[in-house]
Amino acid sequence: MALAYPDDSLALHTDAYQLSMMQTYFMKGIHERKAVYEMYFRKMPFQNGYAVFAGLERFVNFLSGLHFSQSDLDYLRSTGEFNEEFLDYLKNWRFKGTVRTPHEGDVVFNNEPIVQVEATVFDAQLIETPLLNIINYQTLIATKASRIRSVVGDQTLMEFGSRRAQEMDAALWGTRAAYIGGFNATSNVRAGKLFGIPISGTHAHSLVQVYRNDYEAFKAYAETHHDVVFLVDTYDTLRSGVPAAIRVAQEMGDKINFIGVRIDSGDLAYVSKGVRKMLDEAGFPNASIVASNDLDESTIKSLKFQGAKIDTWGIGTKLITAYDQAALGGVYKVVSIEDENGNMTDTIKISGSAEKISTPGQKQVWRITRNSDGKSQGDYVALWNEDPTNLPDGLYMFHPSYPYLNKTVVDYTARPILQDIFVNGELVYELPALDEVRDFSQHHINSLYSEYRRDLNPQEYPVDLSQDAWDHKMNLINKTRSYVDKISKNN
Ligand SMILES: Nc1ncnc2c1ncn2[C@@H]1O[C@H](COP(=O)(O)OP(=O)(O)OP(=O)(O)O)[C@@H](O)[C@H]1O
Ligand SMILES: O=P(O)(O)OC[C@H]1O[C@H](OP(=O)(O)OP(=O)(O)O)[C@H](O)[C@@H]1O
Ligand SMILES: O=C(O)c1cccnc1
Repeated sequence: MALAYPDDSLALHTDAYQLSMMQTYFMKGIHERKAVYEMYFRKMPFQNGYAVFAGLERFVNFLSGLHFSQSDLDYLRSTGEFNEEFLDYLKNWRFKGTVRTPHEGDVVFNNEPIVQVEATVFDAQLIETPLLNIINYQTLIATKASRIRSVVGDQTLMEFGSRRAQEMDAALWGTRAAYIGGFNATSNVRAGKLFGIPISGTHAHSLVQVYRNDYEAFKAYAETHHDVVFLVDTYDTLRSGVPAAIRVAQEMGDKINFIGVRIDSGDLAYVSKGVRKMLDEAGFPNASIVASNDLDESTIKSLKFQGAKIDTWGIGTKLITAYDQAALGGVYKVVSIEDENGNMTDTIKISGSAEKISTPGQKQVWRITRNSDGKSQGDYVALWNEDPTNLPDGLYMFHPSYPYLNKTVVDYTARPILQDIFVNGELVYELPALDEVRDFSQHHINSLYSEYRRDLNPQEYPVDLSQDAWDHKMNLINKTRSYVDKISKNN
């Protein structure tokens, strides 16, 4: 139990194998070798055309001041797996590496680095698990939220997921990710307190069940609150709930702000049309209709197609659990490692399946935007020493698997996506306010052509390798092949 350890830290929030490898590096004296690791994911979540990068703030909080506490060390000792010299080294350990990421909220794509860690192999190894844990989840939820935002236009989206989230951390940070992705408010009060996200909500069926009567419940609620939304579907939406809501709104008049009603069951298209008619006829054309009940972007789209009269959407389970895709499969791979002579050597992971072959070398991702309309033309993944800005003849971009698909972009801006967050262990990045993150995200989603933004079968956004990065990859594949050929002949 965490409470049993007043000095508990997050340093052990990692897989045991990271510490096992760290002990090997340490005992073999190679723990200070420099390495570059990059995180990327191979498939777009929800088959969306873009993903929304989220989780940076939590990761910064995690890494700032990270250390092994006495109880962490005592626990490691008690496992019998770690020796005293290693534990002694951990005692004063602090992260000394450099971390680069996109700004939180930026759009990111598959097969490009979205986090880069330049550190000792020791430091880089420890943070793999928490880094993937945080970024995979929050990026997934921000992307799901953005998909939902894309089908509702300007309508209000309320996040209702806390009761269904995979435990408390997921509820809290998932809510923040949903806000970045375009939600307007949350029902989670702590998220309101900690992050400044607007909180909002209606009431539950239990209020009506406690009073055993719609009218009495709504009246009591209205007498104790100013802004009111009545939940009208406990017994019978059109015959009992809505008439009771109208009666209370008429009786209370200006004493309350009658915002509207919520429906949470039944055929939401049919019922909402009936509710709208009744509210209009009673003189409440501005009263809103809130809908909830296992909604997601596809049910919302269908409801809109059916002409449902819904103004505000309350969304829980399918957002906060990323119901249709349980995880973003982001991975963290070493791309360059210092050899025994102190030189950096780029590494590759070969696989029979082409998508699993890693791209060697430290890289930067450049977002190429056309100056005439501000639209993104693609991402250009280049080796670290390359600079694709201001090329007089334009930038040649080609598809890494089908090089005959190519173009030369002229009059463009190349924006480096990976920004310094920590440099040699020091935090050098000022985290922006959450609303700035949200606005930044919206701005960059809008800079994508609509072909990449549609929720169904979007066009594949170009993520291209520079010629040098491509040549380097092919060279290493060939070199590795001849090495394997050689040793297999000798066996
Ligand atoms: N007109 C509609 N078109 C498409 N989907 C709808 C429509 N109306 C409701 N839905 C969705 O259909 C599903 C109905 O689920 P379900 O059968 O659990 O609801 P219910 O029985 O009305 O309510 P409860 O949640 O109280 O059981 C929900 O996901 C809801 O959002
Ligand atoms: O449907 P979601 O998108 O997850 O949104 C949250 C749900 O939580 C509440 O339901 P509650 O826990 O009372 O259960 P019920 O309405 O499904 O019976 C609310 O009425 C929503 O239906
Ligand atoms: O405020 C609401 O209406 C609400 C909050 C959480 C879950 N379902 C509904």
